[in-house]
Amino acid sequence: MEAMTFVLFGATGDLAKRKIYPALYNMYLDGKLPKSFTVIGLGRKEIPDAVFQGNVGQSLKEFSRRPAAEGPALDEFLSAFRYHPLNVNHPEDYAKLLKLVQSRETELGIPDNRLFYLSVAPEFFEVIASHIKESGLGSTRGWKRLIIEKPFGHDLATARELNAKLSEAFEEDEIFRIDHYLGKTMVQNLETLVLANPVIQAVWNNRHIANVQITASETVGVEERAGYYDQSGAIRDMFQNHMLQVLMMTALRLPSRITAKEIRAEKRKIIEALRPIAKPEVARHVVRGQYAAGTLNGKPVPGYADEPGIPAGSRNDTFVAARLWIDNPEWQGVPFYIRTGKRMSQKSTRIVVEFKNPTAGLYSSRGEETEPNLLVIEINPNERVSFRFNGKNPRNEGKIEAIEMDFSTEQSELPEAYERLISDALQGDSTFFAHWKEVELAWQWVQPVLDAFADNSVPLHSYAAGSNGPEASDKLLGEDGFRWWLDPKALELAFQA
Ligand SMILES: NC(=O)C1=CN([C@@H]2O[C@H](COP(=O)(O)OP(=O)(O)OC[C@H]3O[C@@H](n4cnc5c(N)ncnc54)[C@H](OP(=O)(O)O)[C@@H]3O)[C@@H](O)[C@H]2O)C=CC1
Ligand SMILES: O=C1O[C@H](COP(=O)(O)O)[C@@H](O)[C@H](O)[C@H]1O
Repeated sequence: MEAMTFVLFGATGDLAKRKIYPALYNMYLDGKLPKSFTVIGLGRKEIPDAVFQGNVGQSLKEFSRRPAAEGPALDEFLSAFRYHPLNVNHPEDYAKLLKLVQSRETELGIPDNRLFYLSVAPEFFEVIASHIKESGLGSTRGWKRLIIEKPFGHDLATARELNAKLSEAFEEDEIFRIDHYLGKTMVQNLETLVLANPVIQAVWNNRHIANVQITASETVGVEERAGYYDQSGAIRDMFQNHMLQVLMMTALRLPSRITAKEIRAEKRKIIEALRPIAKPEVARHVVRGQYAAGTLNGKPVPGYADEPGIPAGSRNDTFVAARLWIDNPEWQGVPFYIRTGKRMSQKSTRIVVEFKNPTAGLYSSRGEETEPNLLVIEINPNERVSFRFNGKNPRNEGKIEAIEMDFSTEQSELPEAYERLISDALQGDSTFFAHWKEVELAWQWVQPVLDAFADNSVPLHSYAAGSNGPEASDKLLGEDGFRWWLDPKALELAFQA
């Protein structure tokens, strides 16, 4: 692994504390960091190195998946951290930063490989990229890379503007756009599950699959992010990025070789084949909702409009469900249903693939019925794959019942999304990062939905906190003769019914 300098903008922020430092520490324990490296944390305050190192140590105690015990290993890890005061808008601060970076490179005798991580508000992305270029920080004989956090733009036009600015300072293959869903174990596993299993490959198409359902339901509400969330809604916060990335990974077709380039090319083909939705059609295919007061885990919770910081009368979406079509030979005619919402009955991210059921009615003379086969890929909080099929239960008079095979892993042993993604970026592997074309095409699909939401041509349905979203979302599937498959427990009940 190549020695490098990790320059972190936003080193005093929430994401650095909760995700980035713990990720670096666990990578260090797993031997996934180079022997020689420096982390230079940036923020506006003056903070002595020793205090900064103490702060990083504290965040590891609170958030690392493995305990950060006092000792030489922790000391050695923390000794790689330096702090430098910098205001993103002050060019002179970048000149001073360059001196610090160079002096650390000389001190450690390492090449000028530099990774710039922008863990700051999106309005700073452009100014930082341009100062990196102008200050000379980006003029390296080694490699330079940029990790950029979400959101990438607010709509199609702003995403294009941002990309154009970043492209003045970094090449596309130097830009690593984080979508933390692409770092999740089961999302990464999708590629292998779908591509490396000939049996699954054989049925992964419109001859055998009736529909695909991708759900990301959350029990949390808007939390302390009112300012950001009320401008974004579920459509920008989850749908345009995470949900469409999961869709691309699910519908992936077998490339000739498994390389970052080939996989990205296949993902791009999927998003290119997404049937565009014109603004007047949005209301037919997209359901928008906002949570009202309700009960979650036995406790009353307020409605969205009564959350602190949310303007009265806000028409922001906290729930979105949509029906999408992929117009290619494999998926033509298979609806993909996506839904995501806050304050729903459970935290669950999963993909349910419902197979066609040509055996329906076969056992009606015995008063029995078969259920469709389901492949359920649980992404979060459980990581599990299960397949349900019909079989006779000898203990129940040989009646047909659902039988389930499943595979799950112990989560605490697994690296977190940020560990995987930072590690990949250090190695220059962009397989699980969002390519500009994917981001642009995702915005292109979503733009008419944003426009229809903005002029209220799509109804805003209310749903009680603690429910499964508005009834209109059930109707969306009902129109096609389907229903949402709920959580694993409900699935079980459905099969026993
Ligand atoms: N927090 C999370 O869970 C998630 C965050 N993200 C994204 O990550 C990014 C960071 O989020 P988060 O950590 O929550 O944000 P915070 O508000 O917690 O932190 C912002 C950071 O930016 C720094 N900063 C602000 N203004 C300036 C300035 N003028 N010059 C230099 N530094 C400045 C702050 O440092 P100081 O005040 O010390 O100057 C602080 O370190 C955002 O893009 C967000 O959308 C994405 C997914 C999840
Ligand atoms: O990016 C985001 O994701 C989280 C949900 O992530 P998960 O890993 O817990 O599924 C969401 O709560 C947040 O609003 C959004 O910004």
